[in-house]
Amino acid sequence: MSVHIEAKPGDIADKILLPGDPLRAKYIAETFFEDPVCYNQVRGMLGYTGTYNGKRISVQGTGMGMPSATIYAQELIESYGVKRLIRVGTCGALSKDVHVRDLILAQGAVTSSAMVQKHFHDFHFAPIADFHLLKSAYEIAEKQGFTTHVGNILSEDTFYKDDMTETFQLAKLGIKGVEMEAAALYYLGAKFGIQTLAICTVSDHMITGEETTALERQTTFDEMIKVGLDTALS
Ligand SMILES: O=P(O)(O)O[C@H]1O[C@H](CO)[C@@H](O)[C@H]1O
Ligand SMILES: O=c1cc[nH]c(=O)[nH]1
Repeated sequence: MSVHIEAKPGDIADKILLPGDPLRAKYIAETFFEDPVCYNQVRGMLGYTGTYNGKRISVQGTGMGMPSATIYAQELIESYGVKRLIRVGTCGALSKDVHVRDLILAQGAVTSSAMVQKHFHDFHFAPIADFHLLKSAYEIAEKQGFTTHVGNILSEDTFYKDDMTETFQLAKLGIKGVEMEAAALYYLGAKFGIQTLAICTVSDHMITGEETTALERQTTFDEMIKVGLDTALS
């Protein structure tokens, strides 16, 4: 038992998927796992363990934003020995080449967040994905024929921004999408020497205004989930 997770030692697999939305965690467990068991209901942040293709795996909701996500990720690593954490999230597209429902594998995550930058006076840490997970995810997605982009994303602390000028400046540097957790997850990966990757489905488009509904974000992003599960167990 940790501060925010009521599971007993051994209840959580060493490979885990991390959606922000706890109801996406429930959907993943109930749709894809054999024999799912719910190990966490504290704060409604649902977590489940089951098997997928005969192998043990867990899924844990993390909430929105880096402060919430890192609480769950750090407790999973330190209290439950999780070694491989794969975010399965949503993001807004920042490029015309990226479309709603495409997948983005976040090779790196730019951020101005204090969750990463507060640790340094003189440096700007570059949060990056685990190369082996990134390579596996790309190969799995390509084999399935899923439309997949690989590159930098932006991890923001603010969902509703007053001024998008700098966000679109970053888009000109090839940033493909914006979300709110990957950079801090990658920082924890580096800090604890464990494997982290963020896979995002584009849920809305910041240039065209196209968007998906909350129910679609909760229950229909199966391509990302399949890539996440196969990568976790690769
Ligand atoms: O759909 P999830 O995984 O929550 O991810 C994205 O959606 C939330 C904002 O709506 C933020 O958490 C952002 O990163
Ligand atoms: O953080 C996020 C997630 C999805 N879409 C956005 O525009 N921002």
